[in-house]
Amino acid sequence: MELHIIPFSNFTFMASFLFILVLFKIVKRWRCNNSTMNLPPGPWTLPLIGNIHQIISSSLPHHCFKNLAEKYGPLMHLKLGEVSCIIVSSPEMAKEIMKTNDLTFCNRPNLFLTTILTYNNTDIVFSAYGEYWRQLRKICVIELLSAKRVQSFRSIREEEVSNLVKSISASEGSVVNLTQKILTTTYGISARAAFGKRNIHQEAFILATEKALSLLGCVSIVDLYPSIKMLRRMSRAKTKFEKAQRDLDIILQDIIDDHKRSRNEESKDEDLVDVLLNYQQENYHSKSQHPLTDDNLKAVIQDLFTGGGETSSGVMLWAMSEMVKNPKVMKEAQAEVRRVFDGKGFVDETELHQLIYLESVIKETMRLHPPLPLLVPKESRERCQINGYEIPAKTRVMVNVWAIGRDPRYWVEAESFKPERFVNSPIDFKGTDFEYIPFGAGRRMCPGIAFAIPNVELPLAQLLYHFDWKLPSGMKNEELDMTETSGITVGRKYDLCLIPITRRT
Ligand code: HEM
Repeated sequence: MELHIIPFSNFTFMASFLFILVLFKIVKRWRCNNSTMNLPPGPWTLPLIGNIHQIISSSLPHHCFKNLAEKYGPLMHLKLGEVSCIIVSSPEMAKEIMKTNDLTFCNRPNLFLTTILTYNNTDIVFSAYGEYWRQLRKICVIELLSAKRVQSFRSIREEEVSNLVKSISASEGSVVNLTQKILTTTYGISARAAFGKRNIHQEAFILATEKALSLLGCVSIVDLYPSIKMLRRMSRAKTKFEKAQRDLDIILQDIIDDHKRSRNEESKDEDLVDVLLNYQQENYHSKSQHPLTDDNLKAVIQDLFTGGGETSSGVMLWAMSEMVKNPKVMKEAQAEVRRVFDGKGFVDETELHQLIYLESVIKETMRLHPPLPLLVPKESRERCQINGYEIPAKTRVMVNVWAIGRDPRYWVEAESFKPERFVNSPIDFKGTDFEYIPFGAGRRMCPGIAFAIPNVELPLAQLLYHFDWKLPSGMKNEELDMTETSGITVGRKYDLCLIPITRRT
């Protein structure tokens, strides 16, 4: 085959021409978007890049947004490339967005890299607001994550957590990597609830998911200049994402095919894939407007799996870290768990509701370390006014729940870990107290709370009941590193390694 090489002078001419064309397009669009609107206040912008330079130099977006909001206010406008963004940093403004104007802000932006990972945004988290999303959300709330369904997974949780305790006991007195152990447990629970019995896919799927999630931390330049379609073709991240997606897809299709083959086996317990397949069939026979394809099911399974694993393990690890740093809290939580379960001699789910102090430890952990510090980005569906300012259609909205949770105007000793503040307090994470919204609020609020809480509570209760905990090699409690990772979910940067001492009664 003959290879055509463009002569250098022609190539330079074409490249320069393209560059000028792109520049012209960006300037035109940028000028249009910044015309005479009364936008919320924000830092000064540079031509073409807007505020990108101000956030690129800072380590973590939620930290940077908090610092900027202290200067520009709780409803702040940023221009990131071509895209208008609003950063919300107070309970009052969060309520405006997620309650008063919820219908305007309940869309998700169409992001380049998530589109690849979520079968063209046909999952629940990233699908556009509309009939298709409503259908998925209904299945989720009524079928997949209902209190009854969550209760049906009780034996899975108890078995997986008991395996965690056994494996920690086996390393008694030596350093244990709690991060690895807790991740295995929470992903184990999610995988068994989603796919049924432990199977050959589980380990491979966990690895492929972790790889895909770590990639999701990147912001693609393509999403900052959506009008320049050429950037999509040139993206290097695209190749990595497509590879990660292909690996996940092979496993997910295998799981679905396995389930289709064994559907008529009588002894089989129903898992979440079975529920989805039943729905797919009923939906097909009723000639629904939105029949669910296998790809749609795979997108939903991915949501349930990642929703259940990464967030819950993050909360558990931050809770253990905070308790190690605050030994008085650890002592009080241990005393409560031991008082409630000593009569029985083991921890199970029946008495978890009596652990009032532990519940407050979990709430306090999510105040200081919400697993999604900026929630999931939203997008306005039409032009609207908030607090006297104009918000253009298709503005990206990020709610800085991390900053709201640490704001001394709403929390006494805001930076200290004090679970007592939640004991006997009416403040809850159900989406009505806007100073505390780790699960979001409004139409797009997390539907997985009932699934998440026992996933966190049971393992923590067991870790506190069976073990005392020490830091390795004479480290002092206050020296424990609390640095965060960057990404859509924010966990501990360094693995939590502790020494367990088995409690002997
Ligand atoms: C501690 C654990 C969890 C936390 C902190 C958490 C937090 C969140 C947050 C902040 C959102 C976005 C809300 C918004 O945009 O306003 C969300 C959405 C979502 N979560 Fe969770 N989540 C957790 C566990 C789970 C679990 C266990 C599942 C399912 C098994 C789940 C499934 C979902 C789904 C499907 C959505 C998308 C909802 C939509 O866009 O309509 N989450 N979650």
